[in-house]
Amino acid sequence: MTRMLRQLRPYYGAAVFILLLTFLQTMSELFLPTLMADIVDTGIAHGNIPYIWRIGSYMLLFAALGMVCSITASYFSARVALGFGRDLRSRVFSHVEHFSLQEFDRIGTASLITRTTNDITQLQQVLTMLLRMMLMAPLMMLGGIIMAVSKQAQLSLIFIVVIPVLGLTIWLIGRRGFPLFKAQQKKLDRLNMVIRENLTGIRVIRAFNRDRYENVRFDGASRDLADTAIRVNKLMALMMPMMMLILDVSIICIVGFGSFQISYGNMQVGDLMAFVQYATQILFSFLMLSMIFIMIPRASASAARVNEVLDMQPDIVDPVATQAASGTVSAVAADMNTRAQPADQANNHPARDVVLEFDGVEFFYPGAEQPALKRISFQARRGEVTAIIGGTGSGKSTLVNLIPRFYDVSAGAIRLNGHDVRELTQERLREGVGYVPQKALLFTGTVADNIRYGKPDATQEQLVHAAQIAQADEFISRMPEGYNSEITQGGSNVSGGQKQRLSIARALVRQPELYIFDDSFSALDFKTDAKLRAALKQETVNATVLMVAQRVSTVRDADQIIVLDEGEIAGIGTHHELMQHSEVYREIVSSQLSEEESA
Ligand SMILES: Nc1ncnc2c1ncn2[C@@H]1O[C@H](COP(=O)(O)OP(=O)(O)OP(=O)(O)O)[C@@H](O)[C@H]1O
Repeated sequence: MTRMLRQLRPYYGAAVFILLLTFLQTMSELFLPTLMADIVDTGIAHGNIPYIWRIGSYMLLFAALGMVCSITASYFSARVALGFGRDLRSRVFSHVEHFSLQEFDRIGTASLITRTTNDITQLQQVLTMLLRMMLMAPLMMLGGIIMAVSKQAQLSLIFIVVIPVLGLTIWLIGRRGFPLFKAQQKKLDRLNMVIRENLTGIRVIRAFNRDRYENVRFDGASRDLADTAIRVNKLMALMMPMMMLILDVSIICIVGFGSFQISYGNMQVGDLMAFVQYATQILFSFLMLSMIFIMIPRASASAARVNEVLDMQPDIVDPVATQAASGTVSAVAADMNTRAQPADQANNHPARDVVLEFDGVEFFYPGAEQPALKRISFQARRGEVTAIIGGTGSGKSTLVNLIPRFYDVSAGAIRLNGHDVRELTQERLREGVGYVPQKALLFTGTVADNIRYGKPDATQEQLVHAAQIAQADEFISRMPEGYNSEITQGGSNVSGGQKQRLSIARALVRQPELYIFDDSFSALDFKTDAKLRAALKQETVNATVLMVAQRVSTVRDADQIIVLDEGEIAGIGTHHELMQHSEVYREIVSSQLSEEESA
């Protein structure tokens, strides 16, 4: 919580101003009962009408001052709290943007959303309260006690009994409430997760007739949250009547003992009235203080959740020193040439640039006992297509995800133009890569916006060119507004194959030097797949292409094919080489092609 308050630095000036206004408001409120006592004891008791008018107008003046201060302070505290919330939210968001996929796996997307929205809103609300009450409560309490003692010291002894009773009640309520606040936030996380899964998986839910099951699941999560929230609110609702009861009993005692004091001539009626008001102010300020002590643990629970996100250091970071290879794929290409020569010769390949090199790569997912990849070594050259084929779960996507550093290797190294990818800054590394994910993902916006995502300054010609190669231009032109047609959330108004082609166009428009297609042709029919690969060949003569595929027809023309089996390379070579030497490849081929085709 203290760390959170440090975020308030830009608002220190406004906070001091709020505290000043609160001070003035408190002072004017503390002064009012004394003025009222004067009116009663001096003005009314002696029938001094001008005195009543004079003191009455002072009262009006102080009341007006208090009100203006209160309104202004509320306005500024709302501004400060909202500004604080906005700053914190953008800090969390930009921090999360640097997370690698491992951190997302660890916290979970639903929880990240609750922490960025609801938890920060909680902190915002508490801050508004704190700014208003932090000074007012102790000041009002102290001032109220001083004024009450000055009116009648003996009668003030009543507070020695009342305040501990009040304190104990609030402590008991707070002690029960705190674990509930924490649980409430967790249950909100869960509800968010269920909603997310339901909304994104609506088609599967419908297809499998699981609506009722999902309704029950949602209802369970919602009820669970509601039950906890009701328990929290019941506790909080108990607080007010308890406070009022204690306050009323105290007033009865004050009036009772006070009337004795009046009858003995130790006190005047006006003073007793003022005393009652001071007692109310003292007890209410105590209530305010206790609210602060209850709200702070609640906010602390939220602050801890937000801090957990902010403290989480991404596993994948940029190199610290400027030793970081400064170039993109192309900029470091010259350097690579000399390094690559021996390897080229060793492999008897024509001396083409080795752009990408896997060198004894091993990779474990966090917490996994078995490596998802082991002993992976190969080279991919400029102007060549390297295809990766293998059964499901053989590690194809894992392999390509290591190149843009979505995850870092556990052992070995991946080199891009001779530089270990961990030596490049992530931005530079990814600048030179055109990545097409396995699951095509589009954003809300127009078709053009989506393609331009790959290169924000792309011209219309470049967009159309990319779309033509991706075999997307034809269907885009048939859309009512062509390139300006809107794509709905998640790309639900285009087909799976169209989505894939648009995400291919998005990668093509960047004209990167290394293309990664992660099973990106799977939703295309054979004809479109073939047309796309033919067009791609022309486009990528100077680029390096890494293509994950399930279909042999997609990979058979590749310059080299890597066969993956249970995370290991089971064969590497051209289609013909593999047909002769790789049993695993032959099995894949025979399961897909007729003998004639496979020859
Ligand atoms: N985020 C993850 N956390 C833990 N294990 C994972 C994760 N992603 C994949 N795996 C595991 O790693 C192995 C390789 O998965 P990967 O997705 O790379 O396979 P693939 O060859 O691309 O499969 P497919 O063709 O079905 O897409 C699998 O056993 C999978 O269970």
